[in-house]
Amino acid sequence: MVSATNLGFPYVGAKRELKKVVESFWSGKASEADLVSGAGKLQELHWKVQQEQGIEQIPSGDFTLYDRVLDTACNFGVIPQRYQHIQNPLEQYFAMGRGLQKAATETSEKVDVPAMEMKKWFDTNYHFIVPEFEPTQKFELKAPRVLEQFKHAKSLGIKTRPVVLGPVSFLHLGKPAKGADAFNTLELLPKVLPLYTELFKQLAAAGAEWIQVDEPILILDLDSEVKLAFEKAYKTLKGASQAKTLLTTYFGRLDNNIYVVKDNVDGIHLDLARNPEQLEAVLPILNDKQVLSLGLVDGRNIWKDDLNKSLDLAEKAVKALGSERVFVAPSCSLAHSPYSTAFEKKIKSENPELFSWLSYSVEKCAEVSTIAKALNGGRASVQAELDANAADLESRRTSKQTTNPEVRERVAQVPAKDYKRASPFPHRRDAQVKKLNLPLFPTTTIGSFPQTKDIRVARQKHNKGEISDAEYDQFIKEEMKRVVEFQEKVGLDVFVHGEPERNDMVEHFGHLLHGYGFTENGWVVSYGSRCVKPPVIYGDVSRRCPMTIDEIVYAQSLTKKPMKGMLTGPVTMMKWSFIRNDIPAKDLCTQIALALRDEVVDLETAGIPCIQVDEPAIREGLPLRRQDWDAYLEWSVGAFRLSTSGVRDDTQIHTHMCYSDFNDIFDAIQALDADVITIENSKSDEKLLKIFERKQYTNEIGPGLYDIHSPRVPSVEEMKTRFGDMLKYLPKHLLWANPDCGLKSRGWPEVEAALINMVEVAKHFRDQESA
Ligand code: MET
Ligand SMILES: [Zn+2]
Repeated sequence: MVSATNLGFPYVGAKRELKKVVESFWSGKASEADLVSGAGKLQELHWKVQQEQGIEQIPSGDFTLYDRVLDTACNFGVIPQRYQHIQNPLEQYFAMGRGLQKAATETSEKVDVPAMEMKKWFDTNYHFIVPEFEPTQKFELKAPRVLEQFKHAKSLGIKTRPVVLGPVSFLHLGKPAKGADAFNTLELLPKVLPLYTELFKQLAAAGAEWIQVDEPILILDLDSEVKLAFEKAYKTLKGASQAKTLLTTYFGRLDNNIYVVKDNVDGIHLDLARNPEQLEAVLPILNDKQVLSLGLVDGRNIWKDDLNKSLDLAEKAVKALGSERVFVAPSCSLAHSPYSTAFEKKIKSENPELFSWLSYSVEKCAEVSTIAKALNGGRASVQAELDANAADLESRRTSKQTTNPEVRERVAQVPAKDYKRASPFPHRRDAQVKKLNLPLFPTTTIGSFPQTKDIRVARQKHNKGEISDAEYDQFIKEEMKRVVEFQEKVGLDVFVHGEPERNDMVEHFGHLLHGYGFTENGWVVSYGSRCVKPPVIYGDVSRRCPMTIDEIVYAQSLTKKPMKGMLTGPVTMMKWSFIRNDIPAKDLCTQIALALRDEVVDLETAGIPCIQVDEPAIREGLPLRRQDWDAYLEWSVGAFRLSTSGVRDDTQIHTHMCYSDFNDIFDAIQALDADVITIENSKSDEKLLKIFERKQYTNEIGPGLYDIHSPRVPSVEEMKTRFGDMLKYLPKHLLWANPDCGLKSRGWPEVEAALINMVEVAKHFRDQESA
């Protein structure tokens, strides 16, 4: 019989229940016992929900209080030195995840430790805690959470499949501890493997039949050292316990990396939602006992699966392997999809059609189980489900809400010239210099100014209808006025309106575009207890109306200084949303680019001289395999150019990017052909600047002069040093002075102090030039 299985469940809960109990524990409102029992109840509920949906192999060990990679580190005793003095294990765990500050008491000393580093989990918007290893790292198996959870489920009569992060991914995703010399963390493999063996034994002894071993790095380009580590690891782990091992990969294709584990595991899970072609490739490679877990239902989106299509694929696998050797599963852990559409009452009543296309984690479990049933009992045994599914898909395909012929036509007919500014940069620069008359080293900011409590309260009141549109508009105008007056006072050169009307740089525009929807409970974890509710792109995108003109024109009317229009770029609008899967990402991005292009042109027509199109997400959208980079960069850079190329030579196009590490995509950044780019730099000065030794960036550039992520006020001296360093690498007539990102999360006093210092630094270098 084919089994219905699952890889992981959205542990935070339908309405972020886990977040609530964890945060009350942090604030001291809940005790440790409250936390343990709250988390335990939530796990019980999640196991039962999956059972009800027909999942036979339910995961355990996928539930975490903060992060699964951090759990793995703690389970193997990988605690960096600076946290070792914290006695209470739970307090220590959270200190590693989020830092800890505690005043001294009579019995204890003061504690002040920062959090460990976070990194993005592959191409998701989830961030994991990066383990830190000493070259002499000692490992010890400490009450593993996965074992605890397995036993807990078992005590309720639920047999689960424990989930473990595999040894090679664990070591490879980590880094040498702070202060330790550089070394290859994979050298620690021989030391950690005995503990994995021990863990597998304990799990098998507790009754586990299968163990799910996640090795997500197997879908990356791996060098021979890593491949060798895989071979060694899985040879050692083969037969380590009575339990069988299911090696899971997701978010991409395994390709030849399959050979490094090949016969040493009992089963392999593939992400067939992303790469269905993997199936044909893998079937002849499996030996005659191995199980294949088919990742059919997309765990990264919110859409109903095409069950008949999944069945076409799955039937091939069953035919080749026999039903005993096939599992059906979501493509990856469901932790990346929200909990259940049952909590989307608003969409259900306001847009029932859209609602009928949605499937969150609970519904995806049901889809997995329907597929398994059809494989076991024939499609006819679930005909009603299949018919309903086909009808919903058909409604989506033919709906007026998804397809707008005008938009389609426009995308199909974009002339090549629309991807290019009228003149090359040097010409444009001459025109802009003449028009803008800016000093050497112009100063500017990235867009947002502090989002104060007043602003948030006014927005909430407006949303609830407690203040009228007119009152709210007036409030926003006053905020803009305050920001303009502030910039006059501080002496900046290119102004911004401050973005007081925006709650979020993507959501704000989503509301002004056709094709975007908003959920009530479409939560996914971003890191720790922090969750985000990305907008949903379900239909062809076009502007409902001009989006920013009123605010920017008003702000410009208050000053003679140039005002910078402010828009969120096409790639970021896409990357930070749940996107549709019924048209290619490239086409979707082009639609957004065209909508933005109209806005950019309207801003110019309204007399706005500078327009910034932010693309902070362009770097993070880079595909996981190098081979796929060029195709991505071509359409993403193209989309930016399409959105910004409709203007005259003398209109200055700015862009902004954060989350550094641009070295990989330097040529693409140059190819954006923005007149000015401001980039986050303050955390990786050298790395960023070094590249200008090798490569020449030809347009204007403002590497962030200070880090806005901390309330600390940078001194004139330190910014002088930084600016001096930049001057060594970059031509002075191209250099701008600016912070490294928007100021929305900062308070006014520190913003004022920092910007006064920044302007002084620019003036100092100007004076030096004219002396
Ligand atoms: C994450 S990048 C932010 C850019 C935006 N214009 C801001 O200043 O907030
Ligand atoms: Zn930024």
